[in-house]
Amino acid sequence: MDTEASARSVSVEILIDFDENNVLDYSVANQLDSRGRAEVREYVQNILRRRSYLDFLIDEFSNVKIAEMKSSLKNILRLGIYDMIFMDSTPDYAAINESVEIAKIKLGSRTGDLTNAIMRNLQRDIDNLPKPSFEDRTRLVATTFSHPEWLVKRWTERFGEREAFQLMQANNKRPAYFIRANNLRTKTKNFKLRMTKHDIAFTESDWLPGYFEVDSVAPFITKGWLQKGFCQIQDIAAGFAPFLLDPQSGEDVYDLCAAPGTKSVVMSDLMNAEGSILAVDISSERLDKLAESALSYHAENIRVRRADVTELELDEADAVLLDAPCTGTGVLSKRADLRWRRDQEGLDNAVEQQAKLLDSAAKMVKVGGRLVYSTCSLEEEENMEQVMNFLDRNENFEIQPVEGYVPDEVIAHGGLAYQTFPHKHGCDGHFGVLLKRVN
Ligand SMILES: C[S@@+](CC[C@H](N)C(=O)[O-])C[C@H]1O[C@@H](n2cnc3c(N)ncnc32)[C@H](O)[C@@H]1O
Repeated sequence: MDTEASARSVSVEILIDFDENNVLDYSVANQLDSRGRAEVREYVQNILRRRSYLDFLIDEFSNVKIAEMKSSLKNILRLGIYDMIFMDSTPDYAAINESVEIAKIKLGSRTGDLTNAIMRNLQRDIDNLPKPSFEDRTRLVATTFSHPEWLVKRWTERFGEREAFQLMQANNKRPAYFIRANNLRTKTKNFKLRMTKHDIAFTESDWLPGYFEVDSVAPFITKGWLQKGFCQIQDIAAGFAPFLLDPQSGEDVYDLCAAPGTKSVVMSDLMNAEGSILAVDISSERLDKLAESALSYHAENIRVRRADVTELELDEADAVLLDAPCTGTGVLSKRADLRWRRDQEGLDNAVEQQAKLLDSAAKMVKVGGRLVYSTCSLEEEENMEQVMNFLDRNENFEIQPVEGYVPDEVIAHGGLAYQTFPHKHGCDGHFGVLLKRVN
């Protein structure tokens, strides 16, 4: 098999592992070169973004129902059909031959023949593919837009069908990518010159200083600019939380739930690496990444500590960021796997955990100090409702206006929060508020 074919078979491995063990582990792709690894990520995310629709097509063109198929065959077919329908650069015969070959190697010649039959059936109707037509409206929408039914129900009730469709369509598109210049290692104006010299197209954002929308992050990786600390990959909406906390040089800052540290690095830059940032996380593996980043970004004022924030006792700090673990429903385009991992119970658990984390974080803020609470969720229970409940329990905190810290376009809840939506703002969905300890 050529590199492309290997990328396909590695993608199938990853998708099978995801189905069977609910983990998305790209490490098997390390055997490929950087182009192959990038292809694997594109394949896996694109297939997860279209999974229900691909399954519907498999059911339409196969005598064996998808529910009865082994996960290996399902994923070989998902990838082959995705290639035929969505990848203009792959001729149908190549998609079929390579899927059949993977099926033969993994599952034997009879399954190879079955794969061939299903894909050829579909090929015959490729210009007139059937559309889902279930009577159950939720199932119909969930299949068409490849989102789980519980989210379809929530979002259509909350936004109405038209807007929910726009949101799901945005989640199914390739997301926008942003790069942030790290002023601890370069200057934004020099970084712009560097990109221009290397023929990298970019659009400078007028929402936050130092952020650039780019077509692809690949050149920044291959040129080694991330390792050298010149820049980081960070969605612009993820930048709002550190800018809202507005840490000053010389302050004591805690970054709770900090790993892998994308926001710690921004805060260090905003502080000119003067003062201190204690970055706390429960995961030592993710903290190792944070420590590595701090080194390469010259973020010399960051210290790390492994701890459960709900059990942590620290002196009171000037400013605390709590970037809480959440359902991630704002980042379903970049993390298509999350839509298949979350459910109502997961949402309820996240809300409970966030409340505990918020109460603990509040104890680490000095009188007059600031606390920013942020998530990458769109769900009100995790966002403003969570904050309102916190304020009921913690009368020594007041919520502050966000105007002046974040662009006007993203201000929500009467000026008391920011909230971005992928279909409205062209970036990930993030939420944040600024809380002040008043006594
Ligand atoms: C949204 S991610 C943080 C992303 C990070 N702030 C950044 O910008 O790179 C949430 C983090 O919370 C951590 N976490 C979850 N429960 C925790 C707890 N009880 N105490 C400390 N960290 C926790 C997870 O390990 C995860 O790294």
